[in-house]
Amino acid sequence: QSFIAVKDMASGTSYLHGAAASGGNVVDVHTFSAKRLGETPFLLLSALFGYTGQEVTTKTSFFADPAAVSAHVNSIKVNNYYQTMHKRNSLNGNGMKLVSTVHIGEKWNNAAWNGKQMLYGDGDGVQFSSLAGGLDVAGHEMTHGVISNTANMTYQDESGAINESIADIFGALAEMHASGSASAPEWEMGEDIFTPNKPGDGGLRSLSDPTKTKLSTAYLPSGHYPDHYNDRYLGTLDKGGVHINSSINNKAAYLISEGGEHYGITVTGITRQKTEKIYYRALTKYLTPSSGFKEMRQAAIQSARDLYPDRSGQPSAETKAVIAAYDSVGVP
Ligand SMILES: Cc1cccc(C(=O)O)c1OC(=O)C1CC1
Ligand SMILES: [Zn+2]
Repeated sequence: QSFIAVKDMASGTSYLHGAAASGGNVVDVHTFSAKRLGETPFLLLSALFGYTGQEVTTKTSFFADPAAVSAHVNSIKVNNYYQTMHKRNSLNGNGMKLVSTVHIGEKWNNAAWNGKQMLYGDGDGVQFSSLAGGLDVAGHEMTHGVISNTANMTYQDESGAINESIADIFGALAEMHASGSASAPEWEMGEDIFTPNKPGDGGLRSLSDPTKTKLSTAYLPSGHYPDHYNDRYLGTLDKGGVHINSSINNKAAYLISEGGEHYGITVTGITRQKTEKIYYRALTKYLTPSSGFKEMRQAAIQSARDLYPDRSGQPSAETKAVIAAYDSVGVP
């Protein structure tokens, strides 16, 4: 049982209240409800100066605001994932405060990491319901925070796609960790908050089968997200397809963990617990701002070799799975 310190800026009082989170580390979480500044000016302000708005999470209004409660509880769960599974103390490894702001803009169909904190829109009720409601969304945004404090892959083209993929991979892993080992693996992003009126349409992005999620043919002729390097998007939209080509690396990570046959190559899965160690080591030890797909493949193979060494000159099963997975998605 750990406690959450929540400071009420309105009255200046701070208080602790219990949280179901484990790990015992007090997390100083500030959750704001954004003034209706509108999306652009608010994002600009929060990016430039950090959000100086009035914090409104008083004891009563806090619990009356489901988005604030969701952002709060999800940030604790993700923080505990990094603490428990990777011995990482918050996003910077040094106990930085977790700050979330909800109700960004008007019906904003986005969530973001602005370099300092998590931001959540309410969604328009058609494309998205309140994005703060997605635990994997919080995991995704907070992982952008971890990335910015570690390899910090440049958010453009191939390195941006690897940035996005690492955010998806740890977003999914954090959610699966919180759901407990008894629950079935769920490798989809945003499935809890995407198209609330169309259940079962595979979430915003599927890591298990990227081709399940439709994508405008303005991006790719196939009309779906790519699951092979040869089908990557090469245009300039979406900062060079950072949310599109991420699916290629997402598929590789899924195969390493769960196994499967992909374009004629069979990958024997090595479980989530080993997969997350390999990707965390790759992120914190080998990837750099310019890392693209080729470097991602090399970092994952090297991390697997470090953690699960070759035996009598033969690669371990873990290393073999990484090699086969990247071969299967056509990353050289
Ligand atoms: C919904 C959304 C729109 C634009 C950017 C992001 C972004 O954070 O890259 C975004 O959030 C996600 O992709 C999370 C996984 C649901
Ligand atoms: Zn992202």
